[in-house]
Amino acid sequence: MTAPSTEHILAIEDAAATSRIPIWKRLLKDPQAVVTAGILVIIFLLGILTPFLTQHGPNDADLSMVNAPVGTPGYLLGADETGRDIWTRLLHSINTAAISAIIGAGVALVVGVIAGLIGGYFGAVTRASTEWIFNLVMTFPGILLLIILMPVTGGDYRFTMLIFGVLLSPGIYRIVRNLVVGVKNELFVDAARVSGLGNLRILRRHVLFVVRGPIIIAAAFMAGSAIAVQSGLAFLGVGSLEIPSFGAMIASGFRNLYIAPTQFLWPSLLLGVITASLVLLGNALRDTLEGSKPTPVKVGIGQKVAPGNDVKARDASALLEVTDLGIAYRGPSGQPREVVRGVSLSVARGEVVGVVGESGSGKTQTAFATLGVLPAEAIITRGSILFDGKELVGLTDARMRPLRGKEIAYIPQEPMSNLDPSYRVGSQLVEGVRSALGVSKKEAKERVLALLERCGINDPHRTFDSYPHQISGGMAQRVLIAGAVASRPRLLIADEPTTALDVTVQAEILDLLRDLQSELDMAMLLVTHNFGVVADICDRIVVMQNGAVVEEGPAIEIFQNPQDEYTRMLLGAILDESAVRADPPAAALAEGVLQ
Ligand SMILES: Nc1ncnc2c1ncn2[C@@H]1O[C@H](COP(=O)(O)OP(=O)(O)OP(=O)(O)O)[C@@H](O)[C@H]1O
Repeated sequence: MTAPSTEHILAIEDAAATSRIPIWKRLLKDPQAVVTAGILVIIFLLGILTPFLTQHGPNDADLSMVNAPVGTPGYLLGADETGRDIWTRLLHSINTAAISAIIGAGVALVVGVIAGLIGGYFGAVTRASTEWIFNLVMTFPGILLLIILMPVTGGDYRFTMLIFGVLLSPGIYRIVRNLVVGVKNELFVDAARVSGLGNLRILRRHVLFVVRGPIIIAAAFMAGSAIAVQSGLAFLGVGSLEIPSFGAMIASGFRNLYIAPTQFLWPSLLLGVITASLVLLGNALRDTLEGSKPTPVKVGIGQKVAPGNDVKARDASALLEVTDLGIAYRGPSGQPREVVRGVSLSVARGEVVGVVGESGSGKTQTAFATLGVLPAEAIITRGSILFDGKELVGLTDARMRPLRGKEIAYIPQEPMSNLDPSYRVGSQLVEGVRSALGVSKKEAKERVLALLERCGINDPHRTFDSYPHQISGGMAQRVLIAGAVASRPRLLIADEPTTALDVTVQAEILDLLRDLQSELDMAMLLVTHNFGVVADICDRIVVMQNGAVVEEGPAIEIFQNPQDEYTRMLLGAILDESAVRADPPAAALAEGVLQ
């Protein structure tokens, strides 16, 4: 798997650090946001306080006051062509605009966000269906449709805005869907899934959190559009004449433009100030919120089984029994190409098995298939994966979830990328423990603190309250190990758990894994390219090359008497590589293998 560059990680951490400051505090530092939000608050407060600011009704007409000038007693801004108080109608128009904005933007947000989350997060079929529906909605001629639907809405602007909200929703749908497609492949989302969290929880906590910024920005722009469209329709005379609105007032003022030009001025001015403030506030929000979104790193989820895959029942005595596993991806020609070719391996209860092979040999794919987190485009072409006698191939995500994170835990290669930069370390661990064990928040916290201490973290409370960017890579790996073993899993899959760490930390992490493994009597599948690592803790070794197993046997035998040329080559590489481990592999030394 490709590791993100240092710049990339730093950029994510910078963005994450900025996002620690609450949005409102960041907005308070932006004069544009403060001024526009202030103007909007004052205007909408005037609307709310309407009953206290005027003694007239919005449609009260006094024929003796027709076109009364500004400053006429009881008519602060004058009266219109039918003798209605302009100040009163302006105040009521503010409320009409506010209700239009709330309904229009609200409906667009609810429909667009829900559909975007579903369309972006779930598989290709769901995405294609939601895509089709929203493409269809986009083909509707918006304003024309609202006019044509007048008989249906009965001229009620609230119904009109409801339909307008649906017409606006494809914009939100696209924003959310694209963001979700990006973020759902983040390693921390993968890690949340592997720790056993359900889709709804992942969507709510990790995905919605990332997409909230663009949604807030879009909401500001859409509120402006809803107000502008409602006013436009009212200007054209579409809708009830009883409803005071900026559009209707502008139309009336327009007719009297040469007699009383101020009648046109007031509603136009207020409408202009409101829509401009919303747009400028949207811009300020974008400037403030942009950059707090981590850049996606590609790794996926899901599991597809090729039709006709003959899943055979096998010997269930081992805890994990992988038999003749095949995993393929379609190439540019559409033909599936197997990247894992008939892999068989087993892990007994309490046993530690190392899967060794160079990059691209199919180790991670085999591990991901066991965890049920292969990318959606992966196809399991053949074979079986039995865990404690239960077939995992073809299992739905819902049925896999109780196993993942609880019975089968996972430690990743990139500890940092597997922690969500937006949340404190402790809350991420507590979330996983609660989901796996169903314990109370307090109990989960106590457990996590004890585990952090057990995993060699000196000040567990401090680490618990830290954000991922505030801890080191080694500490992050200890944190993930603590999270992984919290549920006392029966199988721990560790994918290159030390590769991203420096040499001394590598040795400490291996020691910790070895201790935890024997304390908890866990079986362990250790994926690595490094024979030095397997020599240290593995009972048995499986050597993989080009998606297939080339050799398998007890660790000592493989070290003493490697049969395959490729195994000999890998072993030769660690004997040359003096920097691989600070201390010599213990198991091998004990047997006098690496002297
Ligand atoms: N989404 C994908 N689409 C197509 N091919 C893929 C995909 N993911 C992995 N592969 C291919 O599968 C093969 C095995 O990958 P895998 O990640 O299992 O290798 P690995 O032995 O774990 O190596 P590494 O340690 O570098 O990840 C590689 O050739 C890789 O290119």
